[in-house]
Amino acid sequence: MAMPPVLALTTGEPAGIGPELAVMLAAGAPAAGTPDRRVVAVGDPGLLAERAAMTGHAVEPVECRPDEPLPPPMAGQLPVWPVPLRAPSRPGVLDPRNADYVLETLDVAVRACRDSRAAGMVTAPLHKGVILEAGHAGFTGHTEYLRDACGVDEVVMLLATGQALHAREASWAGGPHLRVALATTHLPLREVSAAITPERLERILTILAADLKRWFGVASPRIAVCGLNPHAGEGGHLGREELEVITPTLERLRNEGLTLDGPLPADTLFTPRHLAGVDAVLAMYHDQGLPVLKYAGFGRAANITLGLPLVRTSVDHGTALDLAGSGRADLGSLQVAVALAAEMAQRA
Ligand SMILES: NC(=O)C1=CN([C@@H]2O[C@H](COP(=O)(O)OP(=O)(O)OC[C@H]3O[C@@H](n4cnc5c(N)ncnc54)[C@H](O)[C@@H]3O)[C@@H](O)[C@H]2O)C=CC1
Ligand SMILES: NCC(=O)COP(=O)(O)O
Repeated sequence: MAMPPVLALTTGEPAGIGPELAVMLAAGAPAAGTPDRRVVAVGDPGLLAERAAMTGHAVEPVECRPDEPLPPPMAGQLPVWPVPLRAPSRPGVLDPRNADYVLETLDVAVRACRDSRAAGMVTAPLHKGVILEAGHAGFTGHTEYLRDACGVDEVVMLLATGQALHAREASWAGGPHLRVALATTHLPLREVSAAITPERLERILTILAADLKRWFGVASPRIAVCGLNPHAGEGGHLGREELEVITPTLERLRNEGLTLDGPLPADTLFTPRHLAGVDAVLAMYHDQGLPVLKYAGFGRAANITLGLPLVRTSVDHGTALDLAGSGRADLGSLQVAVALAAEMAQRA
C-alpha cells in the first residue's frame, strides 16, 4: 500500500527544547513555500502532551503505528510514533537514563527512511554529554551516529542559511546566504591537525561536490577551502598542513575536475571578494566555520548531513536547557529544517 510522504521528526533530548518545538510546529501554520509533507514526531506522547500543556499550546499528540498510514490531518493534532521515556523528564534536568530513549528515536526514524515509510528525517537537538555519561563511549553526535547506522564510511556536516538553503544555480552574490561544510566535526582541537589527512579531505570534498549537485542543483560547484593555520600557514612558518596536506590534495582533486579555491586564510575567506561565486565553504574544524554561519543566520539556518542514503536535516542550535519548558524557544530553525527536508525529499 502506498504510504503518505511523511517526515519523521525526532524530538531529541527530553529535558531540552526539542519536545516543545515539536508541539509549536504542530500548533502553527506550515512555513510559506513548504512543500506538502506531514510531520510525524518520534518520541514519548506523554512527554509531548506535558510540554504542550506547560507551554500553553492546544496540541494533542496522537499515537500512530509506524507501519500504518497516518490518520487524516486534523488541526491541533500531532501524530506520534511512540518511543517510551526510560525515566520521567523535567525541563532543564538531564538524566542519563534517557540516553537510550533518545537513541531509539533515531533508530525508529532511520528505519522508517530506509523502509520508505518516511521521506526523510529531521532531528531536534540531543545532548551529547549526557549520552556519553550514560556509557555510549565514542558518541559524538547525530552526524556520526547516522553515518554508522547507515553503514557509510564518511558523511559531511553542512550548515546553510538564507537563499543558500534552497536548490538553485546561482552562487554567493552577497548577503548572509552561506553554506559552510566541515572537514572535521566533533573533535577536540588538539586532535584536528592529525585528522586532516589527504584521504579525509578527498572523501569530504568528493561528497560535498556531489551533494551540492544532487540536493542543491548546483551544476558545477565551486568550493572555497579554508587553511588550518593562521594566514593559511604563512608559507610554512605558522604550520605546515597547508603545504604538506591541503594544497597537494586540492591540486589532485582539481586535476580530477573539481573547482576548488584555496587553501585560503579563514579570516579573509569569509569576505565578499573571496565568497563571490562560491557555492560552499569547507572549514577545517567546527569553530572555524560555524561561528560565521551562525552570525549570518542563527535561528534561520539548518544542518544537513551529506553522504547518507537518506534525507536528514536538523536545527542550527542545541538543547537550550536554560529555555526548556518556558515556551520562549525560537521555532525558526526547526521550520527551516523541515522545509529543507521536504524540498530535498522532492529531489530524492
Ligand atoms: N543538532 C543537535 O543535536 C545539536 C546539539 N547540540 C548540543 O546541545 C547541547 C547544548 O549546547 P550549547 O552549546 O549550550 O548550545 P545551545 O544552542 O543549546 O545554546 C546556546 C544559546 O543559544 C540559545 N538558544 C539555543 N536554541 C535556541 C532557540 N531555539 N531559541 C532561542 N534561543 C536558543 C540558548 O538559550 C543558549 O543561550 C550540547 O550538548 C550540544 O552538543 C548543539 C548543537 C546542535
Ligand atoms: N554544531 C552542530 C552540531 O553539533 C550538530 O551535531 P549533530 O548532532 O547534528 O551531529
